[in-house]
Amino acid sequence: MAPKQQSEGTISRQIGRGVTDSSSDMADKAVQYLHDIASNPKSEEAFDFSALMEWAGKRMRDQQAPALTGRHGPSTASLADLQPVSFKTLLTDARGEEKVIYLKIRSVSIGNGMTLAVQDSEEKEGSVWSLIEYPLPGGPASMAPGTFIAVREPYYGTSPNGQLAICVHHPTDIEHIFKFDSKAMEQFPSLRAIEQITSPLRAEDAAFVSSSLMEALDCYSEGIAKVYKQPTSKHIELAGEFCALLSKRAFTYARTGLHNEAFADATEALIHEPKHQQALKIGCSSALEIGKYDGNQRLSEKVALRMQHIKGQCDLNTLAGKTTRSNMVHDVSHSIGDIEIRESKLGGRGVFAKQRFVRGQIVLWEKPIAMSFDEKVSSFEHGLRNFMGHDNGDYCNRSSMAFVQQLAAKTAADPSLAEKLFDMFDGSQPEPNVHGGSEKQIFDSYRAINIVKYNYHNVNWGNASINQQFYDPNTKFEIPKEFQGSRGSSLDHSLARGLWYMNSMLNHSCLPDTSFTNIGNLLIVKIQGDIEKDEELTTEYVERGLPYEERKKGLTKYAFECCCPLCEIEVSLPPEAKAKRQQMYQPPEVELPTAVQNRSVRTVGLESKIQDTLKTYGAELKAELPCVLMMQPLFNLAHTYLGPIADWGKASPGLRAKGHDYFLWTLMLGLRINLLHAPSTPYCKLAFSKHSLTHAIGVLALIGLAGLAYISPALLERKRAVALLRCAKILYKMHYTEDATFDERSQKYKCKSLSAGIDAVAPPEDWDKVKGAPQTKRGVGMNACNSNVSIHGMA
Ligand SMILES: C[S@@+](CC[C@H](N)C(=O)[O-])C[C@H]1O[C@@H](n2cnc3c(N)ncnc32)[C@H](O)[C@@H]1O
Repeated sequence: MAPKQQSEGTISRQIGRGVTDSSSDMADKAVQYLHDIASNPKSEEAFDFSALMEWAGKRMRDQQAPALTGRHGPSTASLADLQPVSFKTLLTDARGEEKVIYLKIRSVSIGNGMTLAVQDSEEKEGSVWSLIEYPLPGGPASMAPGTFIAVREPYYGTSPNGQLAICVHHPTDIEHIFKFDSKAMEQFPSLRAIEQITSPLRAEDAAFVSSSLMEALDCYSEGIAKVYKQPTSKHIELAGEFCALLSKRAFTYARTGLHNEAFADATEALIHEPKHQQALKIGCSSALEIGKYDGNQRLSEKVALRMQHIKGQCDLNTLAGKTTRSNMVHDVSHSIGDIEIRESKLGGRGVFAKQRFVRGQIVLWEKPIAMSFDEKVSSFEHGLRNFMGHDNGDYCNRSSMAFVQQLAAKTAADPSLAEKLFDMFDGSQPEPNVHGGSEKQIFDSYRAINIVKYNYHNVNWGNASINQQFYDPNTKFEIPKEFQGSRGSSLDHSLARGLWYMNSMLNHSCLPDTSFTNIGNLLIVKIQGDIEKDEELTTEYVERGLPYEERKKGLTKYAFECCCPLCEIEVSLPPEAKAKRQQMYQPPEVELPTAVQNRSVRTVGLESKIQDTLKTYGAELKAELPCVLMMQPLFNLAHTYLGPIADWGKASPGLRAKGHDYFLWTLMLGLRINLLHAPSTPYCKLAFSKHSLTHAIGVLALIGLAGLAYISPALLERKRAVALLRCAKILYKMHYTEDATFDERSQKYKCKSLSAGIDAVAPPEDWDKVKGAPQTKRGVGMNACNSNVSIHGMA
């Protein structure tokens, strides 16, 4: 059995024993009252209920409430180890440690969590409030009237509406009771009766599983007939069982292609239990099959309502109309590169490279554990605030609650997700996985809230619009329509967030060596600077490019102080260097240094063109170091004009002029950056450090110059191309400490092949040959420009 989790905070447990304020008459009266109503419901009339509530409210405010006021962990005990209690006993022992209460559900209401009207084994009425709407797989439908549940180690306290109820904070504290639970049968003899009626049904489930569909149909029909034969007084008790049988038979019919029969069974089940999820699903699918969907208004409305409840607004008719085989989505599986989780010097665990990686390589391609979009879906804010004891941090808001709600539902359905979820950092580092190795995965809502706080990742919609082909069919509804293809959408993207397991292991650095993007619900992590084997991969928890103070502020919620090289240098910078750094953080409103401008032949309109380029490449560029990233868009623009031309020498003057412009701008930006980072400042050293982009610029600039020279009609200029390329190589070697040819390197890095690129085209002897011969057959063309992309992986 898993180690029992320690309860946090003060737990003043008992309504009876816990009343420490003996001077309070009301407390004694209240205890008496609670005992009285437990044994005699009529005594309610004789009691001043409002005075009790007032007293209870005051006690709660004074933090001395007789109910639980602190946090408590989820129960880790198995049902077999717990002692059954009734409401009556529970009233004198509010926590019910090592106890279990067996209950029968009378009705369910959703909103502000889920409230169940219940009856205990002594037929005493009471209620259960659950923070999470979906404590059991199958959602509220699995909580249908007539269902038996057990609440492990129940905590009897004040629910958010102020009433006394069993408060279930952790969804795994509620358990479904099946008819073969002997202890439950002792509590509820009627369970034994159900067991007797439905005993042959286990055979039919086995038959269904083994695909003996006809046999399964017979068994289900036999069970249904038995229920019909029961006296009406038993019907409520059997309702849950009956609906299950009907929907199982409906499913079996659907599997055998008998959609009319499936539809009839599903509809009957829905009459008894309008929210029965399985019946809704089968009813809807069989209705679609037999073309009854539009005709059956009632069913379609129900399905639409249910879908809305689960997923938010959606138009089923349109959806159904649009569905064809050709637009079915394809599943995309995870892909995790050669990386591993290990202890990190930065803090706790981190992700490490098991091999050498280079810029641009994708190391992680991961599906989320859950995503959350909508601020409005949850009516749980109140419940959460109550749950958190009004101590709501910035993460205690509607979307966090919706997130936790989702996590509870998803992990209930898939225990392997629960394992991953609770392996994530929950703020109590270096605490190991508390529930690791437990037979049953426990859902600790308090931990889940913290896990969301420390690990959620905003979705970066900017880079990739959602392509229907790419997202996971199991989670496709997680992406609402508004977010699909959302570039330029007016919606607040920060509402979209997700939890990705492997990604959550990445520690922060202000000089991160990875970057991320999203395609659909996939999170894609790319290498941003060359990484050696055993080096740690880092990401940014706060927007990069922010000044030191702002980064520091942003990191406070993660409860650590960053000591990355950038932070270390920045705290000790002299004022002039700080000013320069400040200048770097400015958005790139291009104001070229005069020296550069004077040398420029064509600077007219440069600013506006660069601004246009910025717009084209999105706001994300602005968050980067200014200008550095402008290199790539400009090179891309140059490619647009020059790329398709096999032989630059033959290019039209107009095209050459365009290419010329873009190369020139690229060079000027490179120069501007060099001017900006005067080599004497410590920051400059940093900028030229391994993970900086700046060092690439020199190489790019030289290649650009070579390209310019090569397309020049002047022979003298063309001759310079070889020398410039050699310089580019030398610079390249200096920065990458490698002597590989561009071609080898590009192949090693799995970049675009450069076989027709620089080395192939421009070994010195070849260049000698082309001297004075602009119409060479082996045009450098696009490859020469493109090489800058491949060589440095600046994808
Ligand atoms: C998303 S988790 C990262 C994985 C975590 N290290 C683990 O063991 O699960 C975030 C937490 O890791 C720690 N952390 C991340 N980056 C750090 C850094 N640069 N320095 C110190 N601690 C860091 C902080 O405790 C932070 O709240």
